[in-house]
Amino acid sequence: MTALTTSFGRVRAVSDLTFDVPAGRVTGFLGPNGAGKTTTLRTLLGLVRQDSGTALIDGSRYVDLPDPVRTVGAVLESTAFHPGHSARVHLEALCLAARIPTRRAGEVLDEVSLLDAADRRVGGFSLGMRQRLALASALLGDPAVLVLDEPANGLDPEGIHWLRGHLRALAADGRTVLVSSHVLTELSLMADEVVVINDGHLLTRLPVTPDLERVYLDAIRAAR
Ligand SMILES: Nc1ncnc2c1ncn2[C@@H]1O[C@H](COP(=O)(O)OP(=O)(O)OP(=O)(O)O)[C@@H](O)[C@H]1O
Repeated sequence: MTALTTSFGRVRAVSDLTFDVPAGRVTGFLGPNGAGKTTTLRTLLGLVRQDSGTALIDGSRYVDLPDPVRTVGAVLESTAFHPGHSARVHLEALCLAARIPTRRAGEVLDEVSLLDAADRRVGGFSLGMRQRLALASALLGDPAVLVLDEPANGLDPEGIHWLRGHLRALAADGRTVLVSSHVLTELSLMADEVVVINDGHLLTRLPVTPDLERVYLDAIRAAR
């Protein structure tokens, strides 16, 4: 994104934000609650309109992508599922809408280790299972870019371990992976480097090293 600014009325949620996300690694997007992470990701995905600046995926605005589902997969915080549908039916419906062969539903369920629960109603899923299903939805089109908003929310330690391995494998395949969180320890497990924002502004970009927490807290305090 370049000089991205997005406001809600008088609240400037994202302010003159410029950063890029390289392929082949997991990039964390870190900042305190309300820093503007979700708004940045929603703007990138064309769900919120910016006041100014650009947010491009593979050189195009999301709305201009010829085949968005096969270009970018997203997990957003408020992903909604029809509670009465099974995981498989949910994914098959997405396949039909995106003209993806429905056999992909089973493949991605396997990929996120949900095959055993494939035919259970999503309404009975735990938060962690919903997160896996959201990730499965994002993977349907086998996209080169993944944008994940707080995907570790609700996962137990084993789930976070699994997610970390999965995201690293996706990045090792050459994909671009951007994953937001306000929990530093989560990102220090999952990401290679983190882009830090505070109050809508880019603060810094940090490699994930053992002293990440200290450097991050120093940066946040210095900005206040
Ligand atoms: N739909 C909206 N209408 C009005 N204000 C909004 C809306 N969405 C976000 N905001 C405001 O924009 C600012 C940034 O919010 P955002 O959700 O992007 O932060 P965040 O970094 O994702 O926070 P969190 O870690 O708590 O999810 C906040 O002040 C928030 O209140």
